[in-house]
Amino acid sequence: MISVKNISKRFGKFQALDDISFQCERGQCIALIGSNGSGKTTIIKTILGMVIPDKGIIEFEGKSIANDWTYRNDIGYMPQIGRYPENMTIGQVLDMISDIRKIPEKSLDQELYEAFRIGNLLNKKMGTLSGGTRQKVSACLAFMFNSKVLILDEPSAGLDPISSEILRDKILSEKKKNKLVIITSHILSELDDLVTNIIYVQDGNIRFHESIHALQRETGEEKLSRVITSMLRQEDAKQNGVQPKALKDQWL
Ligand SMILES: Nc1ncnc2c1ncn2[C@@H]1O[C@H](COP(=O)(O)OP(=O)(O)OP(=O)(O)O)[C@@H](O)[C@H]1O
Repeated sequence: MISVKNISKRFGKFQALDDISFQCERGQCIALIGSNGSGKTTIIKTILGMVIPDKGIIEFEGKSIANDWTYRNDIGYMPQIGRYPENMTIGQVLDMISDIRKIPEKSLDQELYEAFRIGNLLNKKMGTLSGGTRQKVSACLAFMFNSKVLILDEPSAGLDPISSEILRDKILSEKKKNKLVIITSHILSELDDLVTNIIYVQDGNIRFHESIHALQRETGEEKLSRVITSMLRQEDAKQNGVQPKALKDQWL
């Protein structure tokens, strides 16, 4: 559904992405994982056309995204930090974006709007919102248009535990509708039972990209945090010419 082919991006002298390639399909929930500054948001922004790569092609349903913005109507995007006109109220922002997307009101997905009780906050100005409330508005907007693809950049950052759980349930139910979900998070426990594939990004490169089942088989671990730690240890051991120990031995 989305093909990223040999994408590179420099910011000045800094190589943010270095010949990245991967493929995403409907029904997958792909976690982009990696340390701060490894390039996850830059990958997301190149898919969204917000960062133009120096090299490489991105295809959406077989068509290059270069010079054709219509594919963006099929993507719901929740940014790491939502930026909105600070003087507008929540109600005005929701109306403005609904008008731009031209989706009739009865076709809008209002589930998160209801669950987060946004209706009680419509007159609040965006500039006065707490970080968590701003995040709830971003979540409503990302899911509201029933898009085929959801791109969620640290979606639960700043949300209280109940709201995080509401959002997680929503992501799960959208995934079951055969949508493609691409998600970044530093809290690996919240990705357990959600993700189908892991892309581990390091210094602008993909260190591994595998299905969660393959990784669990390879490492003998269940939980994502332990799967990732184990994979990195095994890879380091291979690179340093040391035979990797059986996983259980590594933890003893
Ligand atoms: N517009 C820009 N100009 C200059 N450097 C940039 C720009 N955007 C990103 N970078 C740099 O590219 C690198 C990758 O940034 P990116 O935001 O993709 O990392 P990330 O993996 O999403 O990090 P985090 O986990 O902290 O969100 C960082 O070193 C960042 O400073």
